Amino acid sequence: MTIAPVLTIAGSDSSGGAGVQADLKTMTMLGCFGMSAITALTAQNTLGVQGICPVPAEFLKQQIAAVCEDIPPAAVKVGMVYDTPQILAIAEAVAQYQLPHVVVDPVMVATSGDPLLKQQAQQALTEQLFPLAELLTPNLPEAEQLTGTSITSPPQMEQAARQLSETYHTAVLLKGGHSMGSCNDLLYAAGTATWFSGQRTDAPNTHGTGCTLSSAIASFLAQGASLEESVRRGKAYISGAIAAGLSLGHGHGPIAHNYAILKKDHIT
Ligand SMILES: Nc1ncnc2c1ncn2[C@@H]1O[C@H](COP(=O)(O)OP(=O)(O)OP(=O)(O)O)[C@@H](O)[C@H]1O
Ligand SMILES: Cc1ncc(CO)c(N)n1
Repeated sequence: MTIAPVLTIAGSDSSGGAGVQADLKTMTMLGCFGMSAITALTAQNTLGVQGICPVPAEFLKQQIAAVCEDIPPAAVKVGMVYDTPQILAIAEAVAQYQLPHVVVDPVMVATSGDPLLKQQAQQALTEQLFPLAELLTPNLPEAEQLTGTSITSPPQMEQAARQLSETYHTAVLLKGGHSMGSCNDLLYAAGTATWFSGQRTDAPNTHGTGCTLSSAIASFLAQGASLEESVRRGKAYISGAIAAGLSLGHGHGPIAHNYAILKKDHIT
């Protein structure tokens, strides 16, 4: 039997809802074989980030090499990266191993508002990593920071996604989770804008939604789906996982990655 292997390069979330833990759960649920290269340990829960212990860039590179020299991934998701040396190490590895289907989630702050990327590293992220991506998945605050514009309407979302796509020569999925109304996401790829509509679930439990969506898209790309199809199916998965209504912790709780099997008595 074969299962598409997918690599996540991201930070660990001790509370299990975001980061590498969310990525591996998502890849498993969507029929892929998840592998990881960890950029940082975070002491984190649904209330916030209490500590960050970054991995030295050399050791990050060693993890990526160990994976790629043995089980070449069919797609890669990049999430939290901490500093410039890490970003350079990832960019080098993407080139050296010719990694396919690279989805970059430009994680800058956690749902709780805590910063996850060193401020001085933003330039390296945009200059070194963005151009290597097949898809970038910023949320609204990240897109505002990256474009230096305010984004409060669908036409402004289209304008910002186009600007990012043209600047970095990559497709962009601008996520609408931080908007006030519906959770509509915009894909701008090869000069074409496509909307993916989503009903807002009225609950604070959205910890790790961005990590989950980017991993879901990478998983479908690894299985051979087109970019548009991968985004459509990724959006369906994230919407279901949020709507399932898991309630854990005292802050922004996690989502139910395994919602599709929760009601089934499939192992007896
Ligand atoms: N309350 C909600 N109800 C339904 N869908 C949502 C909700 N919040 C976010 N989404 C969807 O979840 C996906 C992730 O978007 P979001 O804007 O939350 O990413 P993010 O801010 O990067 O996530 P993270 O919490 O991991 O930082 C998008 O498809 C978005 O539309
Ligand atoms: C480790 C990690 N990566 C990403 C996010 C963004 O949700 C988070 N909260 N923690």
